[in-house]
Amino acid sequence: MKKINIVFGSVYGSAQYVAETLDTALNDAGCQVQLWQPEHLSDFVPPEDELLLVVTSTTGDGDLPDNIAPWFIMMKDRAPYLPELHYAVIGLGDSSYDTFCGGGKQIDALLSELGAKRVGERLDIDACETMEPETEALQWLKKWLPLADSVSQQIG
Ligand SMILES: Cc1cc2nc3c(=O)[nH]c(=O)nc-3n(C[C@H](O)[C@H](O)[C@H](O)COP(=O)(O)O)c2cc1C
Repeated sequence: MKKINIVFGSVYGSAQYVAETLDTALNDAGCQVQLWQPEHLSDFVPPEDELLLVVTSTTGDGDLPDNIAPWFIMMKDRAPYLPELHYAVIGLGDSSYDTFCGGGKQIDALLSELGAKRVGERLDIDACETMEPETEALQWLKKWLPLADSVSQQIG
């Protein structure tokens, strides 16, 4: 399995907790994982021979949290085309907003514009439906890991 870089954006800590929970679960599964703190992301262009997992909540009106927004802008302005990059996105939001999980959707759209390939479906976690987003994320991870494993073998 290729190394997995986890990037998160969070206002109140839920998305951060989901990212930390996935980091632990992936480590326990024997994967090589790096959980990036938002303050270390300024020059981070995800390597194409590694996997990228982004976990982000949504704030304002469909906006990205302040701690991940600079990375999004850097990627939009400066990242090269990344056709070999494989990624996944978990969005946290609240379906009472019209802009449900807008932050995760923005990341997904940007990575797709950069030519990167999503592995599996995006997970949109609704705070109206669950108080334990990490439980949904762990269920999603069970389905995602075999997909990520098979992609890892293809990217050599
Ligand atoms: C001020 C504010 C604005 C929000 N705006 C949105 C939004 O536009 N779309 C959405 O899906 N959720 C929105 N949410 C819900 C949060 O994304 C959700 O509660 C999430 O679980 C928070 O995760 P965090 O603790 O990692 O920030 C908003 C929450 C707050 C407090």
